[in-house]
Amino acid sequence: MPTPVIEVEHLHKAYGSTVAVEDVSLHVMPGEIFGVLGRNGAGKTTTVEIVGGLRHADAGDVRVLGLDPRRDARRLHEQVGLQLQESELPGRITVREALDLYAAFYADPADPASLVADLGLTEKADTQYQRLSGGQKQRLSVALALVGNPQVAILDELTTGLDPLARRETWGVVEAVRQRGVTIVLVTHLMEEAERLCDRIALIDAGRVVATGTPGELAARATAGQVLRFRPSAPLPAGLLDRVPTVTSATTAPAASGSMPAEVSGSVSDSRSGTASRPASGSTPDGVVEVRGADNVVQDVLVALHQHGIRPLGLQLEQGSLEDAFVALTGRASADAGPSVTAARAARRAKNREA
Ligand SMILES: Nc1ncnc2c1ncn2[C@@H]1O[C@H](COP(=O)(O)OP(=O)(O)OP(=O)(O)O)[C@@H](O)[C@H]1O
Repeated sequence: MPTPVIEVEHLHKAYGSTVAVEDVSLHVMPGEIFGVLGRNGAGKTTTVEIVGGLRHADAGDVRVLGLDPRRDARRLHEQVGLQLQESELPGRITVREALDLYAAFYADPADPASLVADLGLTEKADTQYQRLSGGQKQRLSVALALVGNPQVAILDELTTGLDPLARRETWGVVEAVRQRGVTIVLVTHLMEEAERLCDRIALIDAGRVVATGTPGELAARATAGQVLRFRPSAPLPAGLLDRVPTVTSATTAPAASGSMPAEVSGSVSDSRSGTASRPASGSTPDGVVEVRGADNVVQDVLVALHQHGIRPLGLQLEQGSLEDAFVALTGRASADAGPSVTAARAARRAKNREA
């Protein structure tokens, strides 16, 4: 197993009587995009500023590339690129001047021209900072974080305030940075961003890590689990789905009512779901069956159907989302439980339908 690039153990930090970070532990592995996800005020920025050597912890251990940010600050700054929230530059400095200025701080900087090209800023190289769009400013701030050829880049709320198009462009930039072999810590409160970009995520709430895992793992921990919908090519034998151990609930609805079966009285014989629902078994070929479950439920249901020569027509699959996980793990909705999440879900559903 490779050595983690960043090791944080039981970090604690208070500002006077405000505890910003109660107890945070996390490990970031080489080459990954690691998300630090949480609502505003959860303690994300304080955590990464301590990792980047900008603040000192009250308690806990931090190692970045084997260095102690407090004792080895100078060496750390050569290896870690920081893009911080709301970093502003003088309005009249041009893109090229800013990069040359930052490059001068390093013994072995990246070539500013190629960085500008990689980040799609070549045409703006001689444009003043004050004349850049929000997305261009963010791309410049990523370029400045990378000009020292760092092994680790910390990107804090990179896309906050950007319109959806600029946000997507910036996501492409983050992926391109990873392609250069840079390990990335991405601080965000946006579920869609974390889901789209991150290999693993630490979900932080009230100064504590409440869960760590891949977006899929976190989503699977949410109660929703996985959902399948299909029209059986023939009536389901009685009790067929109830006997599949990974199924937690199965319902059926007339096809005419759409793909969202109504929950109706009666219950499946398996009480694990705790949900009142009409048994799907015995449904007609016209009905849409909705099955919920965990782990291998998709495979298990398809095998059970196959054994009875039944085909799942119009099969749709839906994973529990990171938003579901956030609510399940913190007991409240995220800050962005709005259109962006809805759009992400719609896109995912559309993708599932195509599959
Ligand atoms: N310099 C400071 N002095 C006093 N309190 C602070 C300071 N910096 C942060 N805090 C407080 O510490 C808590 C955690 O803040 P932090 O910025 O680390 O959270 P965050 O998750 O990054 O939130 P945001 O996304 O809003 O920046 C908040 O209650 C914040 O008000």
